[in-house]
Amino acid sequence: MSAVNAIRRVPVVVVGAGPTGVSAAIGLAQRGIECLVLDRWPEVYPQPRAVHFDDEVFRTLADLGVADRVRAISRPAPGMQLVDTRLRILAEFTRDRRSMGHPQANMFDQPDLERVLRERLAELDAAVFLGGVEVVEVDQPADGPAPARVRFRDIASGIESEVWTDAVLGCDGANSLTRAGLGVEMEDLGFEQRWLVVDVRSPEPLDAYDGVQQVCDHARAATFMMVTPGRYRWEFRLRPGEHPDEITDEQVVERIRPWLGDVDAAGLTVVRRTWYTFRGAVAERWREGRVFLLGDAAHLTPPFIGQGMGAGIRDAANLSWKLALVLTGRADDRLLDTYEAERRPYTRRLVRIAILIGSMMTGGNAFTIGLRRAAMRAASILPGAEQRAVDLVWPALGTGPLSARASWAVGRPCPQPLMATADGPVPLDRLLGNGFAVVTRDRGGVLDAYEPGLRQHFAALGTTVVHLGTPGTVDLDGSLTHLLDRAGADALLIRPDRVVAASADRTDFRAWRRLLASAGIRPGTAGPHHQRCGYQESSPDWSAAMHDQTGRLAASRSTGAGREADTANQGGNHHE
Ligand SMILES: O=C(O)CCc1cccc(O)c1
Repeated sequence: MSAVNAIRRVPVVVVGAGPTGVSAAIGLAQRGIECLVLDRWPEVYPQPRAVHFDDEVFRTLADLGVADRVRAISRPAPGMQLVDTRLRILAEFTRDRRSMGHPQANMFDQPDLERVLRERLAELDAAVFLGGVEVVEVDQPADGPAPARVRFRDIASGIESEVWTDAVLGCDGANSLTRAGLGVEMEDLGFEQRWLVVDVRSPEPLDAYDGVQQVCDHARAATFMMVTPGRYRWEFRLRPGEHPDEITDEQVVERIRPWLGDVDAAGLTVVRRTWYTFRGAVAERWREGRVFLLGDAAHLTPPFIGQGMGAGIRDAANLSWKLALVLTGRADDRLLDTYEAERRPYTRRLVRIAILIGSMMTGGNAFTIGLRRAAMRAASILPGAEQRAVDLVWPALGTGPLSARASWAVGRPCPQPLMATADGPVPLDRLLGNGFAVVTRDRGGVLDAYEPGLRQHFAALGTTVVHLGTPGTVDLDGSLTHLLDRAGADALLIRPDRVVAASADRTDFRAWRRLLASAGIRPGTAGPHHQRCGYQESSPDWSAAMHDQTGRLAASRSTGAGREADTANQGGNHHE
């Protein structure tokens, strides 16, 4: 048994520094919550993996302070086409809405995004990243100095350390040790297919669709997409009995030839060739006490709607503000119950949508091809039909006190229009700030008139009030006004993660106070929104201590511990 290095305490330990873990850590650190982020690898894993995020995820990234940096490494995509084997369009989903204030579909290379997120993390004093360590145990002893304990080992030296913490975020991927430690099983949603994935660089641009194409064919379903200029990805379903290693490079070239046009295959470079088992599964539980599961530790989705990485970033956005309120004494643990209650049903539905698209692509037989084509064609004749169908099936958050389905808007993200202000057009989020917000179309006074204590109550939570229609505060595309009309409401309560928590007409503002109370939020106890949460008394300078330790561990790493050949198995579904 190795020596235990030191006992320290830190408000939050994040296990895993992929996009989910680092997003959660940034969300916490920006709110002044100190956190320690642990990962096996000191550097970002360099191979391509996720390639798409949507507008809601972009908005979250903007809230994490990286909008410009993300814009620089990504490109908007025009949409997704379902095509037949001759690449004839069966149905098309255009992605040209900007209701969240950002492009609806965005393509990128995962290592670029991870570098942007790590760089942002390093700017925040409240967060410390420790790479080259392996978490060996997460537990919650009843009699410890804090709710949870994390034991981890420096991979190079074998030295073990332990840290006590108020919360552990298990963002440690499909093979999550955190999940295994909790004894949580995955609910299998009934999808398992093996796919070959090939990432290619081409010096010459291909004359092909620059969104995502899904080839619907029971015999050989495929996906094609331009990732970033000069970078392309193909995915091919493997047939039963077909082994990916037996597929030669020449056969790969034959499969991608329909997209090459005049481009000479000899000029292409294969950046990565791997294979995955695509699965759909959701963890049975996402929280045990103060240990939470996020990202691939909590859910696995086939990639057919490009929501895998985004689902983890959504988890991080959902949990970080709640944890910050609890750890600064402004809410009790009931608020933490809402994480799984909201996110699990949402994600389960999302995985089912991905499975449905996958089944449409790969299902059927020689006799039903015509049927599929006819059904998809019929759907695409109706203008906007695909988008309407998506709006219809796309989930809202699972029901809880801050997502109780009183109107369509509740449990869904508030749109982000440009607002006409005295200083010119400004995105809504800049007016909303980073805490709770109330958007009302009353010209002021309605909160005071109907519940004198209410404004004070929200002020204590650091709530911003935006009065629509007052000179200088107009939603330029009318989307907020439309949402209020649709909800039959005068005001919307917006959560820090931009989700509509409640809508109200003039008579039921008082209900908001009850909603907040039932979510465990304690009004009046609030300090400033960015109150810091650390443990200066019990551990005078834990952060400096960890930084010291980081330096020492980094030094020992540089004495020869190398990266193993296959480091990419973070999604658990992939094989090389
Ligand atoms: O929904 C979209 O517009 C893109 C969906 C997508 C993205 C990436 C991979 C994939 O198979 C689908």
